[in-house]
Parts: sequence; structure tokens; C-alpha cells
Amino acid sequence: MTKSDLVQLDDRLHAQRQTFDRLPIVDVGPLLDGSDARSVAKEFRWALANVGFMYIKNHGISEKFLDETFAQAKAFFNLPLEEKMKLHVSNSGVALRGYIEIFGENTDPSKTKDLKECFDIGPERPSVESPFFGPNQWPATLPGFRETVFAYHEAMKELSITLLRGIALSLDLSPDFFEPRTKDPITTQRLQRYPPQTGVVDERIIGIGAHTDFGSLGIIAQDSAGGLQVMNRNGIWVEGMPVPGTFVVNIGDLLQKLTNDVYLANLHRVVNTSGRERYSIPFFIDADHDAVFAPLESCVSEANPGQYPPITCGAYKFGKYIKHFPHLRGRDGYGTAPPAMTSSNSG
Ligand SMILES: O=C(O)CCC(=O)C(=O)O
Ligand SMILES: [Fe+2]
Repeated sequence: MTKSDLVQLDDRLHAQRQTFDRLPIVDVGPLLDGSDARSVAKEFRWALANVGFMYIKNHGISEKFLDETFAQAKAFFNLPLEEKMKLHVSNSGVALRGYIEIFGENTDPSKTKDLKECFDIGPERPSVESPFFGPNQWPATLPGFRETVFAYHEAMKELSITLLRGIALSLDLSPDFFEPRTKDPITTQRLQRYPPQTGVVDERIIGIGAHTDFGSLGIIAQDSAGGLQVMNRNGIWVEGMPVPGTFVVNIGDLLQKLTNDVYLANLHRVVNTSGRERYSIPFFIDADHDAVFAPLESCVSEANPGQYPPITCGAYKFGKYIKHFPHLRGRDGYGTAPPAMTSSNSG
């Protein structure tokens, strides 16, 4: 792809965005091995501008490693509730690591209680440093759990950094654009279990309520149960069916802000009516705690004026999480908005 393939159209030439009835599948092999990063970036651009979600294949993570990680997730959730509650997220203060019980985190609280349990880890720190950075809480009784889950986090981090290079290219930025903003990024490795639902199911209780993710990028491994749903531009929920050998990748609010809505952080939710438990293993990368997000100059025009005041990654995310977790109520500590980010200050 040449630079001219990525031109910003004259405003009079803009058409309506396309809606979609399935999530696109992108082969990221040529991005990972460097053989044709630009053609992958071109597919990213379509997917992220129109859908905000895509499957990726040829991602380089082995099936064996995934199976081991799912097996560890299963072993964890099969622990007695009192064992899991000893690792509760509220023990971790602002670091936000540990176990969250069913109905313990409600993603669309005005409508829905989340029928899921989760376990979160992130970058290891000896003590709580700042929001999202602190010690992980590891179960003492599961052989290999810590090693496997942490190794998975590290592998996802590496993959996500490569995907961000592709996303930078897709925006006609230097592939290194995110590098100075992801030197020590907020990352979360989550394990999730969704009980099955039967009988009358309405929005009051589903696996995870409708939401957009807050950060930059998510990489979701899901088992074969199904139940992920993504909203298209006509307001129709489209199934994100499990596709063997793929991950689901989606962008979050920070990239929507950065691109001034050129890229979408789409609404999604989970409804597990498969008749069995559903496991998923989402990884999230945001950016450095103090990295500033504001619309890129290249995404601002008269027809699409800048819509988002600058905000740091940490302040934005923490502001969202305060609403989710009772143990964070009353915590704040963030000052005024920092200066704007433009494409010319890219690294
Ligand atoms: O479990 C999934 O497939 C999606 C989970 C999700 O949307 C989230 O954790 O933000
Ligand atoms: Fe999500």
C-alpha cells in the first residue's frame, strides 16, 4: 500500500460508513513477519473504521499454550468461593488485581448485572505504585498457574505492541507512533467464566452488559461456547462467533478519542445461552499511565471537528473504574487536563 492509499477524502466525497453482518477476519501473518505490513494495515483500517472489531489469524500463539491457559482458568474458577474471595480485587486498592465475584462488577450498571466471575493480573510490582500498578494476587494452591498466566500476559503484550504498529500504519502514522506512549503500559490479563443462562433472559442479568472498552486494544481468546455480540451501525447485535485459530481484536475508547471517531470503539456484550459455562481470556493494553490522548490533527477537519479534550490514559481509565468498584469510591487525585497530542509530536 502506498501513502496515497490512506488519503483523507475531500469532505464532499465522504460516503456513509458501511454496516456489517459479521466481523472481518484479518490475516496478521504479514504484519508479524514484516513481509507486508502495509496490506495488513489497510485491512485494519477498514475493520476499525467500520466495525471496531475483527478476528485475527496467523497470530503466532500456539494452540497448546492457549489450551494450557484455558485449563488454568478452569482450575482457578473451580476453587472454592472462599479461596477465590481471599484474592478479592478490593485487597489490591487502586492496583485493581485479583478476583471479582459474580455480580461484583457491572459493566452497564443502569441496566444489567454481570453474570460472570473474573480474575485479573497485570505488570508485577512489589507494592501499589499508582492506579493499575501493584502486586498481583496469586492463588497458592494451583501448580503452574502463575507461570502460565503471566507468560500468557507477556505474549499478549508483545502481540498487542505489534498490532499497535499496524494500527499506527493504518492511520498513516509512523509505525513507532505508540512506542513512546507504551514504554510501561497499563495492561490487564483477565480470565473470565460465564455461567449458562436458561429460561427467560432479559437485560437485567446477562454475562456482561453492553459496553465499550476503555483503553487502546483488546485481544480476546474465547472457547467454543459463543455468546459475544457486537453492535453494528444499524443498532443490530451481530454475533462474534468463535472461529478456531483466531482471536477477536477490538479497540477501546482511547483509540476512538485519538482518531476523533474515525475508528470506532463499538458496543459489545456477552449472552451465554450455550447451556454450558463459557470461558474467555481477554487481554487489554491501554498506554502509559501519563500518556495523553487527544484527536490527531490528521483526523480533525471542518466537517469533523475535534471532539475530545486531552486526557491521560490513567485518568480516563481510573475515572471509569471508580464507577465499577465500590472499594474505589471517593478516590480521585487527578489534576487538570494536559496539553494536546498531535500527529506532529509522534515519536
Ligand atoms: O468475554 C468476552 O468475549 C468479552 C469480554 C469483554 O467484553 C470484556 O471483558 O471487556
Ligand atoms: Fe469488552
